[in-house]
Amino acid sequence: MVLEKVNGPEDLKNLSLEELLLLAEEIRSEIIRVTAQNGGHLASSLGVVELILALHRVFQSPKDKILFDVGHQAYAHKLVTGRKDRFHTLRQEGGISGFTKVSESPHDAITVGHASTSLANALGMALARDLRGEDHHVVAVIGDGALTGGMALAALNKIGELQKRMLIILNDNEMSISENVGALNKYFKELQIRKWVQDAEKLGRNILERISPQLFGLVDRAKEAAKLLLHQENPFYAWGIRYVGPVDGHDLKGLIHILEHLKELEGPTLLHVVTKKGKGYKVAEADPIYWHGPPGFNPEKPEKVSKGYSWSQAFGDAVTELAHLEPKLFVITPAMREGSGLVRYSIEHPERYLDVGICEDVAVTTAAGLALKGMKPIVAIYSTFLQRAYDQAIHDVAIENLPVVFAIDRAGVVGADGPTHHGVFDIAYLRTIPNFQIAAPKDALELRAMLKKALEVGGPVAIRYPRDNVERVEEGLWPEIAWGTWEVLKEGTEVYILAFGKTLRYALEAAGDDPRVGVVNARFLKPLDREMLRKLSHYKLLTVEDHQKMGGFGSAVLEALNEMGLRPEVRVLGLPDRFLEHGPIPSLHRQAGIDPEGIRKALEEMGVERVRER
Ligand SMILES: CC(=O)c1sc(CCOP(=O)(O)OP(=O)(O)O)c(C)[n+]1Cc1cnc(C)nc1N
Ligand SMILES: [Mg+2]
Repeated sequence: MVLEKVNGPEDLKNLSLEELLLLAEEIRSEIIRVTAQNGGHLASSLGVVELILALHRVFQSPKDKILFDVGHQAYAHKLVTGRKDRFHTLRQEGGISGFTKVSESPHDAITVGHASTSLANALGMALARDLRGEDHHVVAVIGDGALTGGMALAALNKIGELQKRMLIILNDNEMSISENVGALNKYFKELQIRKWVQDAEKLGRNILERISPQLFGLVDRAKEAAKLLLHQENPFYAWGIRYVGPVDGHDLKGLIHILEHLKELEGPTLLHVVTKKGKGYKVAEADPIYWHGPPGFNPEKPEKVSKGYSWSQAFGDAVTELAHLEPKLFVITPAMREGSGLVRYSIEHPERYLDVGICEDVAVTTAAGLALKGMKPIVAIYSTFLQRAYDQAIHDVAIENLPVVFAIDRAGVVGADGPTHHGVFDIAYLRTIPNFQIAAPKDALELRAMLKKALEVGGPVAIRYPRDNVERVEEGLWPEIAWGTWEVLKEGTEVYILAFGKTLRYALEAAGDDPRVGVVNARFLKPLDREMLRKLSHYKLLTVEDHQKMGGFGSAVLEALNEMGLRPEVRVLGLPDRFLEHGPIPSLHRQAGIDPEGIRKALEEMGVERVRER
């Protein structure tokens, strides 16, 4: 096994090309083996094995900085930078992260999970290098999907102006999670065709030269003129960035050769590398969307597994039906069609569906534009990614109180993707915005009721729901809901637990049949149901949320009680003021003390002793 000989990137320098090719195969097998066990970003990582080996062969990490945008495609990088013995713990609790992470290895230049940050990071590193008189390379690997992000395009603009020496590798596999979108993506496709044209030209030249040198000269001049025209069209030239490519991203020898040359160049260079997402694993090549991030699978007989009916699917089914009832409804996703449950909607309502690419800021402000023109836009967006559109939510939507609905998926801790993906700040960052209303349904039926009503109440409405399965409900059901009201699910004589969404289930389990403990579905966070809160203030209150404790639902309850001059005993349960690592969701909830056991303990501390098992 060649991988056995590789304990760091320096060990790649002594390998022959044959050994490197063998190593690529071994790495692919290891990525498939571990991802089959743990789940993970399989297709993205399989697509860049040769590229990563070539980079670590040519550059000297960690002295040279190699940055991976999103960092989900870096499994081969982890395997050759001293983590092969821990690779089997990938994305497991206490194991290595599924993304690059500075605290995990000196070879991980940036901590990532959100897209489009690598170029600005690389620019900063190049600036620092030159200011400090250091001499090392800065290389950023960015996917065609991540390049649709505004941060990346803005960074290119600055990189081209400052002309710092750095290498940008565009990993173009024509895929984001779904098919990639955008004008640049179309342009890259053409460039790839040109690659084919170049190959055909080479063949043509040889034949032409032999037939008639005069004719060959004429054709050559015409081609030069066309090339000039094409280059002027090449946006990277407009950005002041040297463009090289497209080249075959699986030709290990060719990649090493070209990287050796490019590393000597001054100024910024972009190498356009064409790869196949899922390379080397038939099912992943054939369906890079499903195999972008599969749960565990049988590597010998890989089959798609259904993860059950999710909140995302419940949302997708609801909006697909709603669009038949509401002609002004329009749904936008920032590159998360599958993740947000919108495949069916995109098929049934293509004229009222938009995937803007990985740019949540554009998603929200496009929705504002739609709302200004009388449409009823819904932005389907993960809690963690909505962080990218905070100013847009304020500046472009809330100030004019525009009717934009935010369907916030993955609200709460999300598990194996870890701190860059936990959706645990949205209540805090939304509830302080005037005009915003915030709700959290307890089940799929309440989700339907809230979505329908949200389109009527006007103004910005955020409806948050977790990464979890939910009981499917019949199509066509649109129950009414008393907007802004809470729902008592269980009466109590001493204390009431105020919970919503996922934590409601925990609260009901903790309360059991204890007559002292009541449970409230506090499904509206803003506005709070102050009338019910006043009534309940005669009891002890325990709030519980799958969100940061600071600034969350519990904070809102305390502020409201204070404003109403009420002083009941209140305990707030929420996530601690630190980043929760990756791990199974139940374990993270247990760590945070918001699970049934944590709630029971809090009740005991409030004087509600456990009912001894009879
Ligand atoms: C992991 C994750 O959350 C990924 S990976 C990915 C596609 C990236 O496409 P790219 O072409 O850059 O890479 P490829 O997979 O190699 O084709 C998206 C949209 N996401 C979700 C996402 C959404 N929005 C933001 C700001 N960051 C992320 N990471
Ligand atoms: Mg891609």
